Amino acid sequence: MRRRRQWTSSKGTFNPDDEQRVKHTKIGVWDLYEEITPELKNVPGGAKLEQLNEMKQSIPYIWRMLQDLSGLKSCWLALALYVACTVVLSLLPAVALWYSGQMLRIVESAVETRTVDTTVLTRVAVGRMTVAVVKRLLNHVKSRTMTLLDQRIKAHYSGHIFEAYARLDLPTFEDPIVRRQLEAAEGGRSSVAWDTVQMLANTFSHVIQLVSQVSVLLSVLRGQRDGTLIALLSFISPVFQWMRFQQFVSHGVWAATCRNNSYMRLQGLKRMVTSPIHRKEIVAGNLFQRLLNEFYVAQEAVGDDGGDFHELRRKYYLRDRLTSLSLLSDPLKEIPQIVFALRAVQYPASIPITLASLNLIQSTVSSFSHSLLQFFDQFGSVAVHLDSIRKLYEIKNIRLKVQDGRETYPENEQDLRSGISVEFRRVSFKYPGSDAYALNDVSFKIERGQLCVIVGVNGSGKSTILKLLIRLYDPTEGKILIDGRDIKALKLKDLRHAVAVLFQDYSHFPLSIKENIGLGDPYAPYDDERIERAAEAGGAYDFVKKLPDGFDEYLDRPVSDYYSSLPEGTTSLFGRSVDHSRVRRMGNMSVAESSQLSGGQMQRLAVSRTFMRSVADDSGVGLLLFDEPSASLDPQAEYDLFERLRALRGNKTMIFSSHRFGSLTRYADVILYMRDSVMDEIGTHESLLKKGGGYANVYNLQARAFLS
Ligand SMILES: Nc1ncnc2c1ncn2[C@@H]1O[C@H](COP(=O)(O)OP(=O)(O)OP(=O)(O)O)[C@@H](O)[C@H]1O
Repeated sequence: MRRRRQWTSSKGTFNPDDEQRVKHTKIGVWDLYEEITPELKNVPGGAKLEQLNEMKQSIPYIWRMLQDLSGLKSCWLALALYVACTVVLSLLPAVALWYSGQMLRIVESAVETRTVDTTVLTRVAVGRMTVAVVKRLLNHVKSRTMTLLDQRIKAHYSGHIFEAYARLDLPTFEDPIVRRQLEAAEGGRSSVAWDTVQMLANTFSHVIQLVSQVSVLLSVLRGQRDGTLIALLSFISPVFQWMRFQQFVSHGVWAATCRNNSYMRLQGLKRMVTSPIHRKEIVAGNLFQRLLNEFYVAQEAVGDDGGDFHELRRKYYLRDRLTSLSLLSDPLKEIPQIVFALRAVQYPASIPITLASLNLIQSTVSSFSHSLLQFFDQFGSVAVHLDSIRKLYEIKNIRLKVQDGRETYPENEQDLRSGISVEFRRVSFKYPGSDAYALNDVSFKIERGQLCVIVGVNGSGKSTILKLLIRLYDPTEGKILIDGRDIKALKLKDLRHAVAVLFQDYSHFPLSIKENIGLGDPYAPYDDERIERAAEAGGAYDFVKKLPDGFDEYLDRPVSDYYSSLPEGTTSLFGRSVDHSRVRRMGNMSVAESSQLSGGQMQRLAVSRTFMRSVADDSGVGLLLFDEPSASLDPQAEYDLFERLRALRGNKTMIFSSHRFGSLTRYADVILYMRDSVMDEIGTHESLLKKGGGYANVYNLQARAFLS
């Protein structure tokens, strides 16, 4: 049965199957579902009103942005300079126009009187030249301040976006709506805030340009027959053009999904060949030709419908429609000149004076129309930018799904030395977006200082128990108690400080090995000596020392090197072979971009990170959680690890999740045997063997396989 999808946003939940409230549009391979507001349908221009209302709501964010920017180092000065240059530059076209008018008047009177007033001519010529020089100088200052502002603003907001990402808990981070919101606030390559500052300055400059040009236009048309009529006619064309190409602004609640199989395969195939993680299988499996064929078949099937959703949606709304309005808009540009000519025929007496001014009127009107069109365009993008700035600020207020507790834990640090007690009371849990129980009515208790091993087949819920214990997620039903207190009441920071965890699907940070281990204790500055002790305890010390950069080695370099685009092995113009090894040697650059460590070595590093706090004397850790810590280790390494763990453990509570029976379960105070999301059996190794149930069965199976 197909799962029903529905979307939740701050404006509520809406379901694409509810046809009353949702409009469905097919845009290429995408299905767009837009929530309809029935009330708006009855209000003429309702959609525009809603857009204006959204703009109004965004204005406080713009004010906040300007306040933030003026607080940045030297930013207010650069900002003031930038605005001043923009304002003066916007006045220059009007000044230039005025000089053009003066120049024409001189020519006009020269034609009439056959004499030229050289003083006036020189003054006007120098004036025009000065305007050109001033324009160049102002543009120079503006571009320098722009570079500075761009850098500072980008740096400021990259910190803002970093914080917004870093603070998210797991279910909030996994929410696709939150992810898209964050991506939109990042704004791709450009910075949303800097773009908005430029847009505001440009809008301001356009207003000044328009006002100044209107004054020049009025002064030119004063005394001119039909001047006002011609001026009004010149407005028509830009207004029509603006109506045709209004900036498209998305508003309201909507969601889009792709159900086109060919497009999904096409994207999957592209990702397969570009990502380094699949290369081994592609080469070893001889997949090249097969993938290529599949790619062309999928591409053929997708045809012209494929593409990025935002791009396709923009094109869909802005597509050029041949309407009567569009047919009219271009000829409308010619109207002022035609009217002028017709009126000249009607009043021939006015021709000698006005012919000289015609050129001026034409250039003034055309420059004015251009400014007007730009202003309208700018105004459309104001809505887009206001919307983006609101998103940019709201990302820091995204509501976290795992709510923080209020109680300090523990009341006495000394208590942790004897471990933490853990109790699950009828706990059930479903992962967000899943209908199936990952844990179903699970109850157990682990006393302080006990060693507990959770065993069970794949997918039985072992890792889920550990995730709930560190509050990556909260139970759907039931209660978890830590030292007898509700886990939700404890401050998250305190809880996570008291628990050290190693996940089964651990990851390595794209930082140096030193930081990868050191971040196991975020409350202590990097302590080289402790990092080395943690590496020894995790069994990583020896191989790390042998790496070219030792503990400073990057596992996965986050910044790539760049190379010229000349193809390696070819020859350049003068016959010199293209070989990057010379420049690479000089730059001491490595060929590989990531360290090639084995799976077991990677696991040892992850274990070392978990030990970072445990090796400290005042660790503040009372509970250690290990999810399959030895899955990639050889038998000797596994044995060594468990020995070290026993030595480090002291009296702390320790919980392991494991598929392997025997090596650990023998020492366990409690064994939880999980099957199909429920806890099937609980007891010690001996008691469970005596019981002869599921645990005993699997243990005997493994023992038999080992002996035979
Ligand atoms: N992020 C997730 N979203 C949805 N379902 C999940 C997620 N993680 C796990 N599950 C499901 O929850 C159930 C329990 O998974 P869990 O990882 O706890 O099993 P496990 O016993 O640790 O398995 P394994 O031995 O393979 O590690 C499984 O059915 C799994 O498909």
